[in-house]
Amino acid sequence: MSQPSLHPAVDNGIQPASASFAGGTLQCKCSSNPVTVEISSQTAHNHLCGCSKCWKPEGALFSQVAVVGREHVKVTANAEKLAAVDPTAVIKRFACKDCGVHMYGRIDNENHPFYGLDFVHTELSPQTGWAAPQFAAFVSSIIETGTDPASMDSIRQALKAKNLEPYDCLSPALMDAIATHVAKASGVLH
Ligand SMILES: N[C@@H](CCC(=O)N[C@@H](CSCO)C(=O)NCC(=O)O)C(=O)O
Ligand SMILES: [Zn+2]
Ligand SMILES: [Zn+2]
Repeated sequence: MSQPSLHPAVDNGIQPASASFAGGTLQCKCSSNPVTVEISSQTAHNHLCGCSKCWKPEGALFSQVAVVGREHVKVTANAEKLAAVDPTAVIKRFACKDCGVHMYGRIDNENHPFYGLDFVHTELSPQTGWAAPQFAAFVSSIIETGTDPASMDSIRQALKAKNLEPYDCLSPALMDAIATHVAKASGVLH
């Protein structure tokens, strides 16, 4: 049996970032009146995510999601088609009501370690040069949406073969950043 799609942006080779790249336009999948979102910066921490909340293209096991400063995210067309998927989620994901694509995710809690960063799926942009995915997060979570646990070894192998280290939460660098934020907030660390 052929290997299932990890994500279209990695299945046939990962495209490297362009050094001078400074953003582009995300577009939902509606053939008429698409929602567009302008991103006026390169993104950071691009990764595959296996969690059940991030938007995944049809047939893909993982989402591809990156962060960018919220000041660099602007809805430029058909904003009225956007609605929060789950208004109570930590990352409030705004999706097109017609095609279901998530256009950006935003954190309202000012005390959250990632406050100020929006979550975006750069494969929704026709431009090339975006930051490449660097690792795979929440890999075990794909079981929650129906992946056979017996497939996990081969899926982790496939990720490693793409140089995408699999983690079952975020990468060590991001987990350290979260813990540092928590320690500073509680006064344990200065
Ligand atoms: N097993 C759960 C995990 C969901 C989860 O915690 N997702 C992370 C990562 S999303 C981008 O990397 C998260 O931060 N979620 C906060 C939120 O979604 O609001 C599952 O699969 O659902
Ligand atoms: Zn749409
Ligand atoms: Zn996720």
